[in-house]
Amino acid sequence: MTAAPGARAGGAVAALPVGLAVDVTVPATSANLGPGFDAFGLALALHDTLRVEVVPAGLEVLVEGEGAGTVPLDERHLVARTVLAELAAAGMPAPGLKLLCRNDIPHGRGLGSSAAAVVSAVAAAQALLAAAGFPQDAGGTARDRVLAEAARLEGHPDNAAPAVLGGFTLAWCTAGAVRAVRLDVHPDVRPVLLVPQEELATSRARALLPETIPHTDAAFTAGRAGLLVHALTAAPHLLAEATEERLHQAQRAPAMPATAALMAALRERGLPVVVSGAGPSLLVLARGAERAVVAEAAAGWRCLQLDVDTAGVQWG
Ligand SMILES: Nc1ncnc2c1ncn2[C@@H]1O[C@H](COP(=O)(O)OP(=O)(O)OP(=O)(O)O)[C@@H](O)[C@H]1O
Ligand SMILES: N[C@@H](CCO)C(=O)O
Repeated sequence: MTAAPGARAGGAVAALPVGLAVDVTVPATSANLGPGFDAFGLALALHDTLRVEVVPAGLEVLVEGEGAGTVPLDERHLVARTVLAELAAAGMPAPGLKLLCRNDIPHGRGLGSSAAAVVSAVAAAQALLAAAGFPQDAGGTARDRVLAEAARLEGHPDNAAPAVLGGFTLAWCTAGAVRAVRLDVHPDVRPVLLVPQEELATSRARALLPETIPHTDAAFTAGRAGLLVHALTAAPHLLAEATEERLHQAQRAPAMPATAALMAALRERGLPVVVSGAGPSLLVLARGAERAVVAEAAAGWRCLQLDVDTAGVQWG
């Protein structure tokens, strides 16, 4: 974080001072993990970085990497829009902003790009406000506040929680508040992402879900979700069974036939594979030598062997 002359620690200033800047790094996330629909998520060591600087006037958005040439470069840009809204809500708009977005997280592939964008924007806005001496809400840490606000903006917390906290997260809402716990993944688990060329909007994938499901399918999935917590943290040999579910992947298969076909082929080999988020990427919770099996079976797919991100969003 770069403090500009005129920013006073602990004392409010009339407007964000020109020259104030913040750098943010945020991980990709894979939501659901099979049976943990809208609740479980995993942070992965694939990151977007964001620099936000207060300038005398205007809005300049520069994008490198994923999204360059496709996302809008004005107030409609998801990160810019969110930073501007957060500052306006606090009653302290900046005279002008310059954003530099360096993106490694592919968009529209079920890797939490929109959650990463929102989390990085909320973290940047809160960091700028804090550096300018703007009073913070009482209660909770800065990270708690970023999670609460990002989950509110996203609508569900399963990507926002691991993007903020890192690791394997279980998130839920109670009495209108977002809650999340973070667990450590067993060190034998070596995630592999299989990323196709085509995108699938989350909104389209959600429209494919049925209004209701049979009680037997709910019971099956609840049991597997419990097992998955044990398998992912302590017993990875159970991951193939623990990642089975009956709530969403088969229902969405018509929108991603290549994904469904590869998933079936990997399952036949006994691999613990799930659709990542709303798809169409796949996540394999592989162990050791299984990574090579995945790479061979998924020839032609972009294959990313990634560590778990254990830190979550970072700013400074
Ligand atoms: N870093 C970013 N900067 C600007 N816009 C972004 C960024 N990331 C995502 N978006 C916007 O969000 C859209 C993708 O959102 P969507 O929710 O469909 O997919 P996702 O977040 O990649 O996947 P999922 O939520 O299933 O993990 C992009 O097409 C783009 O409009
Ligand atoms: N749980 C969400 C993740 C995508 O944001 C879904 O599968 O629709």
